[in-house]
Amino acid sequence: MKLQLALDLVDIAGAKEIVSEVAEFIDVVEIGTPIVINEGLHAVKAIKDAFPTLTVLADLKIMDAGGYEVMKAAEAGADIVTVLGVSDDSTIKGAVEEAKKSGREILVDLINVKDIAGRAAEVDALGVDYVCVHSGYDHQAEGKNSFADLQAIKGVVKQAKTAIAGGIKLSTLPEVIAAGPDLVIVGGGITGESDQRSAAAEMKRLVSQA
Ligand SMILES: O=C([C@H](O)CO)[C@H](O)[C@H](O)COP(=O)(O)O
Repeated sequence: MKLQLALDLVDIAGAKEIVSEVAEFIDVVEIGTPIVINEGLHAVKAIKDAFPTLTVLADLKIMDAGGYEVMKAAEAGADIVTVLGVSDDSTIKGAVEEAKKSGREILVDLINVKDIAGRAAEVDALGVDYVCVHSGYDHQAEGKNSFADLQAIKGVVKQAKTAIAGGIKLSTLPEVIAAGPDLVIVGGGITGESDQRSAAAEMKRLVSQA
C-alpha cells in the first residue's frame, strides 16, 4: 500500500516547501487540480525537477482529448495522470494508449460517478492503471466520504490498482487501510496539520504496515 500527498491549495514555492518536509514519507506527490489551474503544467515540471526520484501525479481530471492532454502532462514530467471516470470510453482509451507510449500511468477518478461498481469494472477493462474512488471537496462539505465505494470497487476491479481520496485524516486512516486500497491519497490530512512532517510520518507508518 502506498501513500500519495495531494497538494492543492499552495503555489509552486509552497508545494516545494511541503515536499521538502515530508518527501521521505510519501511515495507519490500529486500536483492538484487547483495548482494546475493557477500555475499550469509548469508546476508539474518544477516539482519533478526538484524531486526527480518522487513519482509525480498530475491531477488534470481529464474529460476530453485524453491522448493530447496526457501527452502534455508526460512532457512536463508527470508519471501518473488523472482522467475522469465520467468521460467517454474513447477519452480513457486515448489516455491509456498515450500513457503506454512513454511508460506513464493513468488513474481514473470516479468522482461523481453514480454506478460506481459498474463504471469501475468498465474502466478496469479499458486497461487503466488505477481506479480511484473520491469524495471531492463539495461532497466532503456535505459530510460524505468514499469508504463504502472503496469496498464496492474492490470486488470488481481485477487488473488495476485501487485508490481512495477525499478528506482522509489520521483518525480515519485505519478504516481506509482495513479496506485494502493500493494507494491512499491524502491532502488536507497532512497539509492542514501544524506538524506536517509528523502527520506524514505517522500515516506512512500505518500504510507501510498494511
Ligand atoms: O482531488 C482533490 C480535490 O478534488 C481538489 O482538487 C484533492 O486532491 C483530494 O480530494 C485529496 O485532498 P483532501 O480531500 O484534502 O485529502
